[in-house]
Amino acid sequence: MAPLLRVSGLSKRFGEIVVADNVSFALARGECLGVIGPNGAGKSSLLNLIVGLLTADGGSIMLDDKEITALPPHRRARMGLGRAFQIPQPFPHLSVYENALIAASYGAGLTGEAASDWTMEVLQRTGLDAKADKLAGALPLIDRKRLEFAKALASKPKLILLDEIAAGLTEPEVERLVAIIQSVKADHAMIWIEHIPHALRAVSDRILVLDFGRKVLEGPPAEVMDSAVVREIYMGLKADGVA
Ligand SMILES: Nc1ncnc2c1ncn2[C@@H]1O[C@H](COP(=O)(O)OP(=O)(O)OP(=O)(O)O)[C@@H](O)[C@H]1O
Repeated sequence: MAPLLRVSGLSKRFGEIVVADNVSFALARGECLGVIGPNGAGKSSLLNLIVGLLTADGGSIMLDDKEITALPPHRRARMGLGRAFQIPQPFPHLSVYENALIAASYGAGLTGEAASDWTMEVLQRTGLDAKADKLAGALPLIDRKRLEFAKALASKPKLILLDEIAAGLTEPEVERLVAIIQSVKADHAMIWIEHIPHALRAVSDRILVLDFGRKVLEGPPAEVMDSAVVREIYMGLKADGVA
């Protein structure tokens, strides 16, 4: 079966800065690809290229065997791309339920009872059902992160893109978020950028390492995380462990 997402030879530069240097990878349904790399390596740019907030200079992006490389973001979203941002962006004066309902309505195209039923199911899956009536702007950080994930999920995406969604959380909060992400993983392909190695290890099937916009490694999480390449490039350590 063809992969859900196929990125081939993707390239993008801003003047002298190369954010994507001939990047290629594929992703199947039910698979999670973790993406790591030092600050400025091009991780967020890669997500922006996939969702269409940036236009590629070269290469192609295929979703479900359809070329999406030049489509605007709203068309890509309608074709099944959902994104959760590092800094949650809810409508602060609307309730948790209303925020998720908007994603279910405009993202998944649901109406009436189907929209409200699906919204409540998503809030249950993300542990927000007891807070459905709370204003989104009044939530603590962990719940704003959950809501960010719930909004992405409510749009019924084929592929969920997570950009440092666990950043700023305490360790127990990271664990709760990881459990939520794990619980829905089987039904979605995911790309997850994160700086928290054990969170990525817990969910990812493969990890891709970016450095200066180049894919320098891709493989099973344990193998990648323990590799000399990651120690050297990502953590600034030489192979002998000396910084
Ligand atoms: N719109 C833009 N115009 C010019 N330069 C940009 C633009 N977007 C990103 N860059 C630059 O491209 C490089 C890669 O940025 P990007 O945000 O993709 O890196 P990142 O790996 O996500 O980093 P971080 O881990 O710090 O979030 C950085 O040097 C950044 O300053």
